[in-house]
Amino acid sequence: HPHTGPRDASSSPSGMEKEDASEPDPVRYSVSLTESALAIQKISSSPGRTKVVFNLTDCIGCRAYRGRDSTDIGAYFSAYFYPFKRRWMSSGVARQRVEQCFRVALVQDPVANLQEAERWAHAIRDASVQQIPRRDGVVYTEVRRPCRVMVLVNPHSGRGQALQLFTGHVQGMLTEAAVPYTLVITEHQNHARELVRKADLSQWDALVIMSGDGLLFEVINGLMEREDWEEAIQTPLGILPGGSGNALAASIHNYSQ
Ligand SMILES: Nc1ncnc2c1ncn2[C@@H]1O[C@H](COP(=O)(O)OP(=O)(O)OP(=O)(O)O)[C@@H](O)[C@H]1O
Repeated sequence: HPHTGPRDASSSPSGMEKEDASEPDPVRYSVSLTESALAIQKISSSPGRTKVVFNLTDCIGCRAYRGRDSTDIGAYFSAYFYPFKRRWMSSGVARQRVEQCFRVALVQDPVANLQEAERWAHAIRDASVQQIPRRDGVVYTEVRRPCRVMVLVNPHSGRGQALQLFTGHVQGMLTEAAVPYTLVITEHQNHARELVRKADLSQWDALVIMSGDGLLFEVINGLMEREDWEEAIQTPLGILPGGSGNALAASIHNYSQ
């Protein structure tokens, strides 16, 4: 069982999806899940460094699914990682998306294979949410899971690119992380302020602002104008740089490095 520790090739070889499942001899990998990592090792007779280890601190989610081809008895699970990687033509590092997809075909029964894939997805998700990196001197509040998020986007900020940035970069991540969200596109100045002032905050575990400093300023003012402001201002806020200057997002990012 994935909860109990590493698995080996003899108990559960999982072929990667990128290998053609219809091929007579697909490449097989042994996959092990520990408390902190997912290790993938090619099962091959030739010795060498074939092991790849993904840290669960970098994992945002994992999901199981059936293949598109109805004759395929295998099931699949995909884990989504964002490890730090060197940037192309740059000396710095940045988080970059890596999807690891596995095909599970332990038995001929597609339902049993899907159940197995779901167990893996569940175990990887569970282990990943335990991996909150801690730093001394910083007070952390854990966000409940599943976390219901209101995302506020100012479509005019950042020379009108905030919404495109959201659909191009953020939406997919939220889906992969299985975070249910409601998207609010602001229609006028003070829209977010009024919305937040009147909102039933028990509906939301976090408010995420995708804009420049201006929209965050509105949200904070909206929270502080409430009668229950002392509690309201405790609402976890996220800031995604969507504006032109993004001074606050940049400085928070800088200090959290
Ligand atoms: N739909 C909208 N139409 C017009 N103004 C809006 C709308 N939504 C929000 N605003 C206002 O636009 C102002 C500027 O937004 P914001 O600071 O988020 O973006 P920016 O100016 O592009 O970014 P930066 O502050 O990084 O330069 C905010 O004060 C906000 O109140």
